[in-house]
Amino acid sequence: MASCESCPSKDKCGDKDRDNCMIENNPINDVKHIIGVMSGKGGVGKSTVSVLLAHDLMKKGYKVGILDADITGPSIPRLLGLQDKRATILETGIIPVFADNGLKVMSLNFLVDEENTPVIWRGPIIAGTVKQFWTDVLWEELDYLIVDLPPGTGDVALTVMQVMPLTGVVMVSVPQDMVSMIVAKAINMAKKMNVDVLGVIENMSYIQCPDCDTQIKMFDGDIKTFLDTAHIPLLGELPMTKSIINVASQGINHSDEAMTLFEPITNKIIKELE
Ligand SMILES: Nc1ncnc2c1ncn2[C@@H]1O[C@H](COP(=O)(O)OP(=O)(O)OP(=O)(O)O)[C@@H](O)[C@H]1O
Repeated sequence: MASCESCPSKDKCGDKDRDNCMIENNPINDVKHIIGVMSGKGGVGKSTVSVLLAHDLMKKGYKVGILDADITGPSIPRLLGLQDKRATILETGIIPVFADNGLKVMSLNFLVDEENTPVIWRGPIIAGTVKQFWTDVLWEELDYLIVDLPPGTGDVALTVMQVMPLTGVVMVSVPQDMVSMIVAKAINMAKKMNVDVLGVIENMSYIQCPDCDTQIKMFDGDIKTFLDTAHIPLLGELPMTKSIINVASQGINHSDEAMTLFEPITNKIIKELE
């Protein structure tokens, strides 16, 4: 039976019958906020944003975990330089991998022999694995659990929204994607599933001129009108910059500039959840 006391949805759940609650909440875990990071399509920087957000929250003194729900294309371990680590499986559950700063991380790559072993599974097995990452991993006490979703509005995104008590989702997009139907679809999916959309981060929004203050916009996407119409806040715009690429190539600990660029976005997310 679900443990309602530690469930982040306990205040939203209303008079839902406890016995019929779909959420198998591990009583060992006490997670205050679960934030899904979503994108309409692949390669827009969703995993990079998940890692920047998690690290910035850690820097602010919160207890944070990352659940890599991108089962067939997990990139979180590599972004954190943890690709050689493996999770420990106990009778009582799975101990996540700890980054140097104490960030707790769970990814399928921590359970396979080699990082490049492909996962050739059908949708229901993938969805079941994501569920287990929520129910069987010993997250213990967390202020924030960041869930890096696979791109799009497929099976796994649906499972996460159905079985995990998400506090809200953050949508990542790039400018030319923003005005397209794809992002609107992802936003509409979250709304249909009664999941709050905390806002949109426009990634690769501009390039900063190295010699002046000019921000060079490469695309003409009209974000603000689009978001105003959809009543969704813009959490921030991130430039296309080497310091953010360095998160992937050199690890988060070498990306101070990227962390500085991201901080206002973290602050807005924290405020949204107050
Ligand atoms: N603001 C940025 N400036 C420069 N490069 C970036 C930026 N954001 C992300 N990238 C790069 O873009 C690539 C894709 O990023 P990432 O893996 O985070 O995307 P994703 O949306 O999670 O992809 P996937 O669809 O595989 O889940 C990476 O090489 C990353 O370093």
